[in-house]
Amino acid sequence: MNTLEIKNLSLTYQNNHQAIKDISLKVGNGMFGILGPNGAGKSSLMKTIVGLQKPSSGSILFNDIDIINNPGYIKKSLGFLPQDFGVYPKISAYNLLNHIALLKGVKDRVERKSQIQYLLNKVNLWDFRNKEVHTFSGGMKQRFGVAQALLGDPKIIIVDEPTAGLDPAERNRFNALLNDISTEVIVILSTHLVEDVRNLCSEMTIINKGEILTTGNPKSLIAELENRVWSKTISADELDFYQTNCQVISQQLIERELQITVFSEEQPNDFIPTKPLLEHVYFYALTKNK
Ligand SMILES: Nc1ncnc2c1ncn2[C@@H]1O[C@H](COP(=O)(O)OP(=O)(O)OP(=O)(O)O)[C@@H](O)[C@H]1O
Repeated sequence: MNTLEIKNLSLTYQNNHQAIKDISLKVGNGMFGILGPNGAGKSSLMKTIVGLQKPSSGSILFNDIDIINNPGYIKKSLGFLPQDFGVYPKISAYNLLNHIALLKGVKDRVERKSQIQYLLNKVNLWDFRNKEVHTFSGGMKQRFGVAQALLGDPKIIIVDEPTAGLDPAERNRFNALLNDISTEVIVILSTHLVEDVRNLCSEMTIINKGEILTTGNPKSLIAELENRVWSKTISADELDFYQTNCQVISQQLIERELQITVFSEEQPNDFIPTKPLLEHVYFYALTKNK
């Protein structure tokens, strides 16, 4: 079992913006979701874990080793799938993986060849091994990203907004692949897509403005809202009234009608009980933190 323990982590950028505020988390093998809106501090947290930037205070232990003072320790065990790779060099997928494997310290030629072959098959890109990555579709590029992240047999894999820009079929395939690899390693998934966390993660945290709002197992977090969310179809001009007088946690157009969902300990007049969803947990946490 691998463990990642983040203790009282804070990060203030040079312009005095505090992007991470006293975050503490304990993560084991499996898929851990970090959910938060744009600007919440997810990328700042990821970059600090992978050692691209140093925190202002706090500690991070990976398998009980302090990785802020020993960044080399996690780098050897790390696979990182960033939001965007930028520009790909004009070489084939196979040769690019070979190059990355060398950078990751897979020195033995036979070992490198066998890992690349295995991973290209695993991500369904073996038939495209001689094509240049910049010619790939969005989904193929993401799967290539997974293959490069898995080179060198990492114990912790960090993926930042991995399904952005994928069509639904590609997103499903990609999620199935993440699920498949997460049994024996830590996978940290940063996203603003509630559905991906619901479908994939056994543990999760919600962050906003650099702070943790809530942490737990998605099912238990949903269960905490049982009998506390209610919904009603309203007209658009009633929205202000409800926003002033109720704790509105979501509003949605359903078949062109506006439906609001509110949080309340008691059933409000004319509202119907609603089965809580992770989306409600997310928006409820965010409204409490406004
Ligand atoms: N290098 C930096 N210097 C100053 N401020 C920064 C820097 N990087 C990020 N920030 C600020 O820190 C806050 C958190 O940004 P971060 O990129 O970590 O959020 P995020 O949750 O990953 O958002 P997104 O989903 O949009 O990438 C934002 O207000 C951002 O403007």
